[in-house]
Amino acid sequence: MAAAAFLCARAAPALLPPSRRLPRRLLVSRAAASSPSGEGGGGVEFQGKVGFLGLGIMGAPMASNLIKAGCDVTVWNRTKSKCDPLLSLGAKYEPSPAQVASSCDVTFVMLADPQSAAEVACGANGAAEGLAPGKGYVDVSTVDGATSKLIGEHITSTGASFLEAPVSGSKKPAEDGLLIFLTAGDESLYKRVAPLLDVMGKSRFYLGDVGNGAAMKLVVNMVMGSMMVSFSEGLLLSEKVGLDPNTLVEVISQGAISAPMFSLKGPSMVKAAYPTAFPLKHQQKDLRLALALAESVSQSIPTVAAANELYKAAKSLGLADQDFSAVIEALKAKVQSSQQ
Ligand SMILES: NC(=O)C1=CN([C@@H]2O[C@H](COP(=O)(O)OP(=O)(O)OC[C@H]3O[C@@H](n4cnc5c(N)ncnc54)[C@H](OP(=O)(O)O)[C@@H]3O)[C@@H](O)[C@H]2O)C=CC1
Ligand SMILES: O=CCCC(=O)O
Repeated sequence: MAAAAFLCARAAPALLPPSRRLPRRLLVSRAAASSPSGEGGGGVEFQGKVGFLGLGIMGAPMASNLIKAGCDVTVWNRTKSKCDPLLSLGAKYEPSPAQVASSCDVTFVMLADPQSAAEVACGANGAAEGLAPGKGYVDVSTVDGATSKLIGEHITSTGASFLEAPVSGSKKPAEDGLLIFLTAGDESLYKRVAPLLDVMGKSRFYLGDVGNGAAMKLVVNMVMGSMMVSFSEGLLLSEKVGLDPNTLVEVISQGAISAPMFSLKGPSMVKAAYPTAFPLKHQQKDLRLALALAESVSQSIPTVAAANELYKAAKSLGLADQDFSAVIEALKAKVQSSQQ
C-alpha cells in the first residue's frame, strides 16, 4: 500500500467549494444512516489504494476527483485510451479488472449496464479474480437489483465485501463532486469508503440490503425519464400554438414545477442540440429496468411504459448516444407522421 494517507472531503473542507456544504436535511439523513466513526467530529481519512474501472462520461470525472483529493488511484478501461487523461493526473494503470482489484484495497466500478457490470466483475480476468478478504468492491453503475445481487454474491464468495452505490446526478455534478450516492450492502464497507464518497458526492444514503440502492436509482430515473417526455411534449405544443418555447422554459423555471433539468436542457432542446451528459441509450435501459421492477411487484406504471416507447423510437432514429433530451426528436417524428 502506498504510504500516503488520503485526505478526503471531511478532512479537507478547504478543498470544497461552498456549494458542497450539506443542507441540514441531508446531515440528518446521514446520521440516520449509521454515520461512520469520525463523522461530525474532526476529519475522516481513507487509508489505502483505490481502483477505478470504467472511465466513461461519469467514471472519468469521479476518478479524477479522487486523484485531485490526493488518493492513490489505479485505473482500467476497456478502451485503454480513455485512461490517458487520468494517467496524466497521476493515476496508475493495470491491464485488467483482476489486476486493478488485486493491487487495490477498494475498487469502484462505473459501467454502462447490467451486462458490462456483470462481465467486468465476474468474467474472465474480471475483478473477482483479484479480490480477497479485506478488500472492497463498490459498484456505482446503474443496474437492476438481480444483477447487483448476482455480482454481490460473486464478490463476497472471494471473501471481499460488496457495496452497490448507484448515483443520482449527471456529468456536471460528477465533475463538481456533487453526486448523490444511493448505497446498499455491506455497511462496514460503506463506512470505510464514506470519505471517498464524500470526495465524489454531496450526499449519501445507506439503504440496507443489496438491491435497495438499485431500486431507488431506478425509481428516480423512471420519474426523470417521464418528466423529460412531458417537458418535450410541452415544448412542441407551445411552438405549435404560436408561443415561444424559450418563454415556456422561463415560465416553468419560476413556478412550482421548476426543475434544474428543465432549465439546463430546455434552451438547447429549443435549438435541437443535445450535447451528451446522460446518453439516451442509458435512460432507455433504466426505463426498461424500472418496468421490470414494477412488474415484479405487479404495479402498473403506464406513463413510464409510454415514455419507454418514445426512447426506443429515439434509439431507432440513431439517437442512442445523444443526450436523453433528444427524445424530443422521436416526438417530432411522431407528430410529423401523424400529419401525413
Ligand atoms: N451519464 C450520466 O448522466 C449518468 C449515468 N449513470 C449510469 O452510470 C453508468 C455509466 O454511465 P456513463 O458514464 O454515462 O456511460 P458511458 O457510456 O460514457 O460509459 C460506459 C462505460 O462502460 C464501459 N463498458 C461498456 N460496455 C463494456 C463492456 N462490455 N466491458 C467493459 N466495459 C464496458 C465503457 O467502456 P469503453 O470506454 O470501452 O466504451 C465505459 O467505460 C451507466 O450505468 C449509467 O446509466 C448514472 C448517473 C448519471
Ligand atoms: O442516471 C442518470 C441521472 C442523471 C441525473 O440525475 O441528472
